Amino acid sequence: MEKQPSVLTSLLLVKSRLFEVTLNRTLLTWKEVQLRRKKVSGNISSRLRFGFCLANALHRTRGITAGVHSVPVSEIIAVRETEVDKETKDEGKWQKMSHITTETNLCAFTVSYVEKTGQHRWRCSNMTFFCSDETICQQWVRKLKEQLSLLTCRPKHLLVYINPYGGKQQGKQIYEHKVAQLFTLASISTDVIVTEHANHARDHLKTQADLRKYDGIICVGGDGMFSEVVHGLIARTQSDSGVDLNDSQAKLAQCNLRIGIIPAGSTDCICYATVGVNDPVTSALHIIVGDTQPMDVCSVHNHNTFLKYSVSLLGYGFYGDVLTDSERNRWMGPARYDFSGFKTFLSHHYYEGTISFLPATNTLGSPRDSSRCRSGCYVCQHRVKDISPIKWGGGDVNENESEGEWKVIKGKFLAINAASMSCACPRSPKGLSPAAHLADGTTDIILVRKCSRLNFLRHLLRHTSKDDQFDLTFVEVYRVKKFKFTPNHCDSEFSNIRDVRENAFGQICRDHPSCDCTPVNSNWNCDGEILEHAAIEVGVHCQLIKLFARGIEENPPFEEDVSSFAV
Ligand SMILES: CCCCCCCCCCCCC/C=C/[C@@H](O)[C@H](COP(=O)(O)O)NC(=O)CCCCC
Ligand SMILES: Nc1ncnc2c1ncn2[C@@H]1O[C@H](COP(=O)(O)OP(=O)(O)O)[C@@H](O)[C@H]1O
Ligand SMILES: [Ca+2]
Repeated sequence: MEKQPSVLTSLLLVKSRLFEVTLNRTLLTWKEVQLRRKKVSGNISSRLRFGFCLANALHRTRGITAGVHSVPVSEIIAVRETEVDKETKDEGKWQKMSHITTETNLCAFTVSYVEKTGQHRWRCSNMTFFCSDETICQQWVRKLKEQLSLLTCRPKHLLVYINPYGGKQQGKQIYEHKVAQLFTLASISTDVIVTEHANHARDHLKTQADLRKYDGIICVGGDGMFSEVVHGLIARTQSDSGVDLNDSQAKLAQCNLRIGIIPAGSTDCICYATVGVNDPVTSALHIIVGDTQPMDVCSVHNHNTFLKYSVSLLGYGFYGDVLTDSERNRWMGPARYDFSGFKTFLSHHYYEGTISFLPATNTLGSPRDSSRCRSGCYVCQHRVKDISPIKWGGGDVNENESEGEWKVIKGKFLAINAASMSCACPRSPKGLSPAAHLADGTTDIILVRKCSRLNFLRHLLRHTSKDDQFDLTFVEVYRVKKFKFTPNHCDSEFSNIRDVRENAFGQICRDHPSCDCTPVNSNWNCDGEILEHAAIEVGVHCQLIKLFARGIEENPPFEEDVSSFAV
């Protein structure tokens, strides 16, 4: 077989202009060639002939180059030969092309590639290159396809779960109209399951799906749908590795299949915090190019019973109450959170309990850093290599040689939040803990102690501005590896919430069913799911799962002045 050169260069036409097009191992570049000699006019045929006659002369710099475009090979989606007739019919100015084509054997190929349109949004663009003859055209298509086939990180076969009821109930339409054709263009085959009930995706993954067939799992929906897929995949991986989920000290086996999120939910915080935007086309393109972003997962146990995993927010008090209330108003769609957020703010409930935690000592970052977790994050790459088996402190300060010292805080709290990532979302573009990291093996505990409504409002409002939400006397933040929460009133006293009534704000009053007084315990909001216990033990499992994402690139639009740890 004829050996192809490692760098391919040709003079090709794009629209009616002449370009020097080069493909090396990493880049496809096209530079417009502006000839100093007389203006090249006439129809396309004569321009091309003229261009090719000048090919040698160009190498002797008789031409100058302007308008350089380049695309990394890793961001090329597809390449295909293009029918010149069809292409040119679309271009009004080249109406007579079919005649010329027969004369000159003009043919063309089209490259589809990622175009970054700002604010982290990606689009699929097409560029058609016209060649003077078929051999050159075929050589280009062959070479480009060969380069793409070397990109082994790209998925070829995907399992897709669509939640038709997430967010504004547009999951199916979003997938069919915005994503499916991109997967087809990139030669990705799919098995699509539209879920029929809650936990359909989780249970299918856990027990039925033949995971050997797939290079990744895609969920179309919100954070709750992502959580289902995470639970299914982790459970399956642990059962394949013989790990007991109820053992809170067990080291979990890493999940190798990547998960992609096509955002179609209400908060879309995981997509937003890993890609920088909740846009279905952008996410589809990250999946196609085969990006990888590792992510921490918190395991949540009640004594030695497994409850849930969390990748974004574990929130007790304010965020727990918002979620509990919002579940009754699902019909409102994403607006339910604004409505319940307002009600919960007015109710101003505080909760008593004890939080014990193991501070993260061996990590490079801190929750008060001005730097952010970005693509290629230095902190995540230099994480503590391995999480030691989880050993729970006995309640009071527990000294453990290998782990360090547990810290214990008892008090009255409006909110106790554990953010394993920034939790940036459209409601709060910097998130609950702006300096949290996606894959550093830690979670940030944010304690908001009992304070006035006005002060709490100041704290909440700072999530939407550049002001520091932690710089308030009643707010504390700690970066931890493990934590444990014990409410002042034990769970079992209040475990059957069906026995209780609601007050005027729809809040559950558990100890005095007919009054408006403060409920003694809140619920944990675990990535949008309500936990059935208030007493929990949490451990962070560093980089347990992987996403089709690359972290947020460059400075985000809301914090242009912030320096980054990215290298
Ligand atoms: C007065 C202005 C107040 C602004 C405060 C804004 C702070 C918002 C931070 C939101 C963090 C969200 C973390 C993610 C939580 C999701 O897992 C969860 C479920 O999402 P989904 O499956 O898409 O429904 N979403 C929530 O719990 C919503 C919290 C909204 C609180 C207002
Ligand atoms: N077919 C279905 N019918 C009802 N609920 C479903 C279905 N598929 C998934 N779910 C559940 O819907 C919940 C919310 O889904 P999600 O996609 O996160 O939307 P949202 O962001 O609006 O909450 C998830 O907890 C998931 O378990
Ligand atoms: Ca983390």
